[in-house]
Amino acid sequence: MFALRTLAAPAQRQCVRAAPRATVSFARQAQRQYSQERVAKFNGKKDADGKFPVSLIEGDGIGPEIAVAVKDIFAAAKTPITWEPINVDPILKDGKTAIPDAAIESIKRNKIALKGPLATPIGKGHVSLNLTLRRTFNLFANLRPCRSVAGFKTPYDNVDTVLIRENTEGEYSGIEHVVVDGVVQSIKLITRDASERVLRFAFQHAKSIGRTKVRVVHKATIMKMSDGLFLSCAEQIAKEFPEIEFDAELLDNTCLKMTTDPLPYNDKVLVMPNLYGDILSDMCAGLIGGLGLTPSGNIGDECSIFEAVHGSAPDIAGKGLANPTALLLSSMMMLRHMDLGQYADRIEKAAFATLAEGKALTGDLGGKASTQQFTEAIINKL
Ligand SMILES: NC(=O)C1=CN([C@@H]2O[C@H](COP(=O)(O)OP(=O)(O)OC[C@H]3O[C@@H](n4cnc5c(N)ncnc54)[C@H](O)[C@@H]3O)[C@@H](O)[C@H]2O)C=CC1
Ligand SMILES: O=C(O)CCC(=O)C(=O)O
Ligand SMILES: [Mg+2]
Repeated sequence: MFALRTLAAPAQRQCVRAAPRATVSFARQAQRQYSQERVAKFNGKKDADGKFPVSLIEGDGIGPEIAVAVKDIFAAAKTPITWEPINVDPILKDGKTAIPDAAIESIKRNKIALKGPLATPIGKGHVSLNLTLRRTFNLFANLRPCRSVAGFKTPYDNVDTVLIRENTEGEYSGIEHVVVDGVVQSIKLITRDASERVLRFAFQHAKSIGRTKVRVVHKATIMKMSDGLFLSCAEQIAKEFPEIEFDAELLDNTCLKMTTDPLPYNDKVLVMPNLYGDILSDMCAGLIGGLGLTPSGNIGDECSIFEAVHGSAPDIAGKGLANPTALLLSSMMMLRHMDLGQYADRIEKAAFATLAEGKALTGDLGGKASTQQFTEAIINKL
């Protein structure tokens, strides 16, 4: 068993509130966030009470605080799911970091999980549990949509990016070793199989949400073989989708362009190797008001795990300051994945209305409300 679950964190972002914008179509927003026409199908079974059991990892730091917010909102909306809390404290199996068997069985049985953030020790200690979960269940695509929140003013209005990150290998393969003292090597593993799988998912997802363009973000100029393979796989897969326009862009240029003017990315699905997607998704969150707002889904063929883009936020943990929106929107992606879109629409409408009204915002959005007050405001609008 490993110790450690807390780390220092950078300062919170600050944003300015603006007057609420015109009413937006919540159904349209929802549809664009994660299509009903799911690429990976959910085939979980209802329990004796007619509810779907969902494995729940509350996580570290702010995890339990935002998890309780989601649970309260789901209970108020009478969402037909039963939470099955699981413990993912790392164990060692054959010398490697692993998830306890009971947790693996729960997720395999339910085919679905909602996960709070899990902290990772820096430099030494166990392998990231987040990465371990993704690899354990072969959750090959990490879908990270990022959309401006109506009424919350940031430098750019109407940001609506969709980013898909390869989720099982690349720079995060965890293959590192000392060559000689003072020299270490970290191997970026790119395989045709994993690349084709996530690229095909990206094209299918673009089709299902009505986007006409897929763009690969890469650095095949430098990593000629690894990113080169990812890019050449993309060129091949693109031929299977002649109705979708395909192109490619160098990662550094993407960062420049997205922070200069993100709107040209609104008609595209971006797909990229693991590390680039990790960084770009935090950057996108910064465009719309911070990590408190951005959801994600780790999608696999057998099961899927939904979680916020953010981490355990140790700087605000235990203070009732966390914004639960990111985890809530992740749970909306989860409900749509489970074909429970009618519940997602209702909850999401209440959440967006609360954000647009601006009376009960958490500190990251310039408000003074606690996590619980924000949660109650959403429940009152259900
Ligand atoms: N998928 C996961 O579970 C992830 C886990 N992590 C882990 O989280 C730990 C902390 O990482 P950091 O670099 O500090 O990133 P972080 O995402 O936890 O926090 C970055 C900044 O955003 C703020 N923030 C994040 N979520 C927020 C929320 N819901 N409401 C309001 N403010 C929020 C934090 O207060 C902090 O200032 C690390 O151990 C890292 O390994 C990091 C990213 C993802
Ligand atoms: O596993 C971790 O510690 C960080 C993972 C991460 O940053 C992410 O999934 O976005
Ligand atoms: Mg990250």
